[in-house]
Amino acid sequence: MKLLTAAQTKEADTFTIKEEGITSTDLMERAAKAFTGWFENKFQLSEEVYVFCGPGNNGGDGLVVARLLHQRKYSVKVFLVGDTEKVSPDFKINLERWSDKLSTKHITEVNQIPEISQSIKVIDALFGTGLNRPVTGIYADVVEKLNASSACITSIDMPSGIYSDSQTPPEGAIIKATYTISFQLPKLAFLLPQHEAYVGEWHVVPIGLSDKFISEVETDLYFTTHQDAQRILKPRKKFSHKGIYGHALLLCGGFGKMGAAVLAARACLRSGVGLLTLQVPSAGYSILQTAVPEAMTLSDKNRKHLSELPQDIEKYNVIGIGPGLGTERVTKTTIGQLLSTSTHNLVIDADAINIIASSEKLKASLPKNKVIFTPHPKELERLIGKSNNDYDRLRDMLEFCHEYQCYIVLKGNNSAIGTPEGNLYFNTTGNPGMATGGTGDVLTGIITALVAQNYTLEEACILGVYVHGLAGDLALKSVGDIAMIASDVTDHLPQAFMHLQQLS
Ligand SMILES: NC(=O)C1=CN([C@@H]2O[C@H](COP(=O)(O)OP(=O)(O)OC[C@H]3O[C@@H](n4cnc5c(N)ncnc54)[C@H](O)[C@@H]3O)[C@@H](O)[C@H]2O)[C@@H](O)CC1
Ligand SMILES: Nc1ncnc2c1ncn2[C@@H]1O[C@H](COP(=O)(O)OP(=O)(O)O)[C@@H](O)[C@H]1O
Ligand SMILES: [K+]
Repeated sequence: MKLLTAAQTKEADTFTIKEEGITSTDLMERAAKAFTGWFENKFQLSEEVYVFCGPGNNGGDGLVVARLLHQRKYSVKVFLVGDTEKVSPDFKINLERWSDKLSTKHITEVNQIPEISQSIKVIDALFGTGLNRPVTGIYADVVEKLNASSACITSIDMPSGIYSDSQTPPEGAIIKATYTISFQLPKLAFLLPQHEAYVGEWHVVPIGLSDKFISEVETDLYFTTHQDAQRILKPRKKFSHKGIYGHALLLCGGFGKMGAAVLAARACLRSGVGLLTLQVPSAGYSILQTAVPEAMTLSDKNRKHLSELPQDIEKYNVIGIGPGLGTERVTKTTIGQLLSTSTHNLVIDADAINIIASSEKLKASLPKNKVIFTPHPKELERLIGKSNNDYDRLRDMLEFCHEYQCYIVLKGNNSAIGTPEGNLYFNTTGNPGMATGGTGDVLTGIITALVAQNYTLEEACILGVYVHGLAGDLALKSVGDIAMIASDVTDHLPQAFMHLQQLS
């Protein structure tokens, strides 16, 4: 599914209005109804509601929401913040519709800001996607007072003060919302770790923006829905055999870290690979043979570290490399050999990323359109350097993808996938229970298995990250977030794939 910028959202509004022959106030009414539907489900009629409105259409939404909640018998107070002479036309219309119902209070000075007790349910309708400069002055005073209260704040469309698709300047005040209810589609800003404290728990409510516009508009930003993942997943053929589903090679594990190889191998097998071979340092040979009987195991001549490539390497159709490897010189040399000689698709994780990051020569020998990197933020920083903020980091990541014609899966909540063409796909599954050692190794195994099965590198990243998070979400239901370990994620892969196949 596409993510739209603020400008595209505006175009979508205009297109929808024209296509349906409605007015912009009709669309505002629809948006406010969608918000109110969510609000009514969440908060009881007995709640006291304060709505803070800014001068634009976000404030207009706030006025309509106030009217609808008042009609439903909530106790509602409306506060108009700032200069109400310069308001948007739809705001004006709705102010007239509201004013005969109940009086509104104006806030132009700090002493007019009301006391906000903990029990008040605040609706933040100060600014939405039209914010074009940092929030200062009386608006900032209101934002600060709301943030300092312990009231529950629900933001309409956006937490006021945050830019929807670029870095907010540091001098601007930003609402710290408990909930953010966005219209039609999530905003890029919601998916970035730096905004967690502002966006809170976000939900999207449909407002019937034109499907035609959304399907035709050009974008390089996407988020993965369940249907997107289902569309990618391929059925297994009746007369198929293991040779059809690929032969993967995993180069993982080191002395004291053979578990990483076990985790990657088990996840790879649980993700549909036809055949799996691992090569591990000789100290790990019997561990792998015992822990993962379904996989074939080769023993490296070195007892502790990866030091050589398998002799008949051509027979594999993908190589997953990195988890548990360590960064010994001998391993670095072996990775150098792999990069300069291999014609394989490569899934590169963990220490293999760290090794490549440390050498411009290795970076220069990366084969084009063959590599998926799966770094966590620290590994990404080693690979591409430090970035000032989440927006710059995504830009820098895409520049790297373009320069080296590779894919990068930046792991975290809403893992972000960058492609050589400059597209970004955000994941929508996963939970903080997965913030535990070894879950990344599981992801390496999954993506390696998908590449083995002839999914394109882009498909393998999108589906792999989605199903990994989905397995984590299913694990959450049985073990919770505190006790979750990486094996729980693998143990729920069967259910996750079946869920995508609509078999469970
Ligand atoms: N028909 C439509 O266009 C629809 C718009 N919708 C709502 O409209 C919002 C966007 O509305 P607008 O484009 O009017 O924008 P906003 O309501 O976000 O704010 C823009 C207004 O605030 C002023 N402004 C911007 N930054 C400021 C700052 N830092 N300090 C003081 N004033 C500032 C601008 O000059 C402008 O008057 C969406 O977020 C959504 O809530 C929804 O009603 C759906 C339909
Ligand atoms: N808070 C979170 N929400 C969702 N997913 C998470 C969260 N924390 C971690 N994960 C997922 O767990 C995995 C952790 O990978 P990584 O940091 O490489 O761990 P390790 O190296 O220990 O295996 C990633 O796929 C990441 O997306
Ligand atoms: K808002």
